[in-house]
Amino acid sequence: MASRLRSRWAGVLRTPVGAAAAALLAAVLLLALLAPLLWSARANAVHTDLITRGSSAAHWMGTDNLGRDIFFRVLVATRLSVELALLATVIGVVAGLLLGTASLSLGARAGRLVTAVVNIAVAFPGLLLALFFAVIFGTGTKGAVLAIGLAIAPGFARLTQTLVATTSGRDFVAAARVAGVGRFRLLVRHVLPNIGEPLVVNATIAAGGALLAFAGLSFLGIGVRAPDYDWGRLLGEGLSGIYVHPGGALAPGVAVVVAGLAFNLFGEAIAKGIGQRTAVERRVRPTAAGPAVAPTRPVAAGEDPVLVVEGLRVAFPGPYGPVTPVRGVDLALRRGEAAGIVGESGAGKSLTALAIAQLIEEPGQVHADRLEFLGEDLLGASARTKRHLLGTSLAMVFQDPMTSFNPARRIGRQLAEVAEQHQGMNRAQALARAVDRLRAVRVPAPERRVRQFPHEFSGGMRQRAMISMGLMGTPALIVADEPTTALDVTVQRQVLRLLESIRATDDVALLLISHDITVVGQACDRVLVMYAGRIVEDLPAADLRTHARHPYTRALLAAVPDMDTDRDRPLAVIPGRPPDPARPPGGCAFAPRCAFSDESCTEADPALVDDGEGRWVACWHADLTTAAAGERP
Ligand SMILES: Nc1ncnc2c1ncn2[C@@H]1O[C@H](COP(=O)(O)OP(=O)(O)OP(=O)(O)O)[C@@H](O)[C@H]1O
Repeated sequence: MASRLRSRWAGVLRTPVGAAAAALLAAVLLLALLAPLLWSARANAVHTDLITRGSSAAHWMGTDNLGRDIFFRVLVATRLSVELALLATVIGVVAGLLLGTASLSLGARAGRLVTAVVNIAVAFPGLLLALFFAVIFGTGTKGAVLAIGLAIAPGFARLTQTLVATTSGRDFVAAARVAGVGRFRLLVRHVLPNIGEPLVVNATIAAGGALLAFAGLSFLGIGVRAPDYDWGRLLGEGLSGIYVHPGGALAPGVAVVVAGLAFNLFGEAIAKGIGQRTAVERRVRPTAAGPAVAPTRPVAAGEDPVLVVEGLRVAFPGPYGPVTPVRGVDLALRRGEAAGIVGESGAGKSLTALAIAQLIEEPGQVHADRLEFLGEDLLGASARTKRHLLGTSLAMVFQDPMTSFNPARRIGRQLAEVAEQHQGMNRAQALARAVDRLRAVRVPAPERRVRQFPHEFSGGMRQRAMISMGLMGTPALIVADEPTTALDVTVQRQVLRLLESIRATDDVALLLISHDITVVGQACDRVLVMYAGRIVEDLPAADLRTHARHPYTRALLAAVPDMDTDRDRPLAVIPGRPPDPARPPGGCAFAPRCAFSDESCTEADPALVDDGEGRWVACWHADLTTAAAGERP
């Protein structure tokens, strides 16, 4: 998380605007720090013989009505100007945060009251509020700081309220509430860390605004008072003699503009950088090069292949170099064929599915020797071709359909959007197709249901709606990533039957991902067993119980209880834990947990080898386990 955040900020600084804004801001802050130490004496030295002089070699911007050097006064004023602007921003941000989080910290009723007050305050222009507060708090530095701070607060509170409302509706906050986490802790631990980024961006921009507002108040004479001076006061003084020598007004004016720009541009650059990465999904182009992988089996594409994947690797940058959770996956699917990927949590199943659907986001890297969908090479295809191909011919079904649907839009509109985007249908046609597709997945009363929101659907119905979204086009492949994990057993069966019937009637290939070997064994033609980023066994589902040879597959099967399981004995478990993808072991990744492992297993990673009957296994000791393969593992 921290490294991801660091890389985002580093990414922002690498853009030309971001780098320029950061350099400018650093220069302003450095000047604020050093100028009073270096040039205070020169800035305050009175020369009665040099009163209101124009620019000269000795005084670049001329002198004021006491003969003081305007250029050095502007430099020295940087500290007070920036200091006061930052102080006002801190007051505004803290007040905004307190008001914005009131609904969480004070409870719903008091929160509603605060929201109403904030809504009214937001309606007033900031500078008007600042003037209003300046009159209340009295003229002078303190009054101006409080005035500007409180003028910033309503806008900031409004933003915080919106962000808090979005975040507190999320599952992890609900879970923390159920777990009895107190309000303050909920706010500090669960909500604020998730809304911090936009708040920081806004605070930076607010600091730029505060700087300008301060200059305005001081210029009007209700800000900084003599003998102190900030840019606003210098501007006010300089303006009276602007026609005689313009330097007196120009220098503080330029300083206000440059410093204001530095804050605003920096804030904008961060907002843009962060926004790009959160709002727009940055898909990663798969590339042919990549980290070396253990040799795997050549892909038997078969007739009419829908999907051919060879040597698929997915890597992420890690603190000690790239981490490769998917280390060379090969698979091929024909029309109407169903293959299931099974494995423990963290094996790389979801990443494989996401990589196939081109949904891996930066900084992830997808590499493959071959990645073809419906004969189109996804490695070389243009973004437009891929979008069209995947948008119309690939259906993706995720584990939690609640998060896959936009909660604020009606189901019908969300389904229709697919047809409008990819099939050029008009609104009415697309909605009619949505009704038809919902009917196809056996959602009752689809005409009424299209007008409902996702929360009005039951879990099973949402999952069907998700599948129907995939069926808005004419998919050749459905990739279903744990589609039934969130559902109860009865609904699970219905969803699996639905996928099966779609496959049978429309000849659609299915890639089903599950951690449940029984589900995969029942719903698929082939079972691909994945361990630590590799396929370690690939065999027909019909042979699973009788011909599985990899100790891991056999251990997975043994861990499934059935009617014959001796209830007096503890359930079988696989000892140990899967390896950390950041530190893959030298040889076979399963060796540390395997009863058959010996030296050969730790020396080299075995390749997937064929037994000549369509079963592939990557194990140095597959023959040892074969002896027991006739029996139930
Ligand atoms: N964005 C990411 N950045 C870094 N590592 C990641 C990222 N996404 C996944 N991983 C790592 O890749 C590995 C495989 O993740 P993946 O989600 O594919 O597992 P999985 O087999 O689908 O497990 P599960 O059944 O729990 O979903 C995990 O160790 C995970 O921590």
